[in-house]
Amino acid sequence: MNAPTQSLNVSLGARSYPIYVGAKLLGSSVAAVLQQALPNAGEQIVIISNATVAEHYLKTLTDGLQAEGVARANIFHALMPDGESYKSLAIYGEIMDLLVKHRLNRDCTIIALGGGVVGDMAGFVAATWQRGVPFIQIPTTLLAQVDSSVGGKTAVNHPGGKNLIGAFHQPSAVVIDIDTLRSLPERELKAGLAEVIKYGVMADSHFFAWLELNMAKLLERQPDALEHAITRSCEIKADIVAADEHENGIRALLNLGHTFGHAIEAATQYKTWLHGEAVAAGMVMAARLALQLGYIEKNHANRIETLIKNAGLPIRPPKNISKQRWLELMARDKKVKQGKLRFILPTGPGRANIFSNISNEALTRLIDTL
Ligand SMILES: NC(=O)c1ccc[n+]([C@@H]2O[C@H](COP(=O)([O-])OP(=O)(O)OC[C@H]3O[C@@H](n4cnc5c(N)ncnc54)[C@H](O)[C@@H]3O)[C@@H](O)[C@H]2O)c1
Ligand SMILES: O=C(O)C(=O)C[C@@H](O)[C@H](O)[C@H](O)COP(=O)(O)O
Ligand SMILES: [Zn+2]
Repeated sequence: MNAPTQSLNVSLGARSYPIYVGAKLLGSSVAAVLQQALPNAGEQIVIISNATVAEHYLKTLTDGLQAEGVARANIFHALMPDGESYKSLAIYGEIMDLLVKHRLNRDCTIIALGGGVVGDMAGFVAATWQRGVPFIQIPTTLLAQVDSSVGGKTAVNHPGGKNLIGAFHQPSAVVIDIDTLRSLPERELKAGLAEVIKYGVMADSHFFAWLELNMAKLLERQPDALEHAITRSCEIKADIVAADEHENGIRALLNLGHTFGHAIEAATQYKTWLHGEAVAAGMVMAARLALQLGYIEKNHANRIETLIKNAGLPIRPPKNISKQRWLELMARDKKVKQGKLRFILPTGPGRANIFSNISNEALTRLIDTL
């Protein structure tokens, strides 16, 4: 049994890990990856997923593991309810109860099979079960394949704010099977494109231009286009994470659009807006703020807005958030330092920077123009 060809690597010294991108990886390949990444793992595996994803892929994954002799392991399934509002402490507690009930040991392995909600939850479970056990990410949404499965940010939400309770805990491997995107609802595909566009805006003007030319192919799910977009996105994220794992500096750039986006998600109780949709509208707000402050030219702000619109994503936030509420919600952002909000704003094609000098007047002027 051979592991598939490794596509990328996240270089973090002893905690470095491979990312595999390709088709038909979900079956026996995962067993090979597991044995290569965790040769000393124990016999217990917990696959955390939800019913929607499980219906499509849980059997293939479980059969693949068993066919390759990982059958010695006891494979447990922990299915969480589907939806952002279940990325909560309550569901985290239920999964922990299950691990206690099945007597999971410290040498168990957790596998996250699903989108970013499952991945963030499974990662947080892995980070905290008996003070930390290894886990493998098998992302099945575009958003999770290009972003949440890489980099080790794990978390659950609090009603007061997004991802407020969490830990940095890197996976031992990431297996991205692009075939899983075939069953992904169109709205979710578009939400994933928001984070793909983010990389073009903040890090790579050539990739941004490629996205302008190839958006229709991505929306049609052409495999070559998807594989390129996923690989380039993971490459950009892997480089940033390797340089600044714990977000003391440039990793904050990956938060482009998120100060506004997380506020939208919290204002709508994590129910009506998808994360990627909120980030899309948040990136347009960041571009307009950058234009208002003279950091970018009108043509660049327009290109960002047009690309987001062409991906079928929202370009304006909901209308019913008062200025006061915007300021309250944004004040909970994890990037706040010494009481000051920090924003990631584009500064030119493929470039962005962190700004901590944005006045409330500038913000309210922005909100007024939406
Ligand atoms: N940790 C990070 O670095 C990071 C980065 C970006 C986003 N996130 C988090 O990720 C979450 C959003 O993730 P998401 O957009 O993947 O949403 P999600 O996990 O809710 O998945 C979206 C929907 O698609 C379904 N689904 C998943 N895979 C499918 C498939 N292959 N076929 C059919 N249906 C499928 C899910 O059941 C769900 O209904 C948010 O909580 C966000 O905060 C984390
Ligand atoms: O990996 C990162 O770093 C990111 O910021 C990626 C974001 O897309 C992601 O939504 C992340 O979960 C946001 O992190 P947070 O620290 O603002 O909660
Ligand atoms: Zn995000």
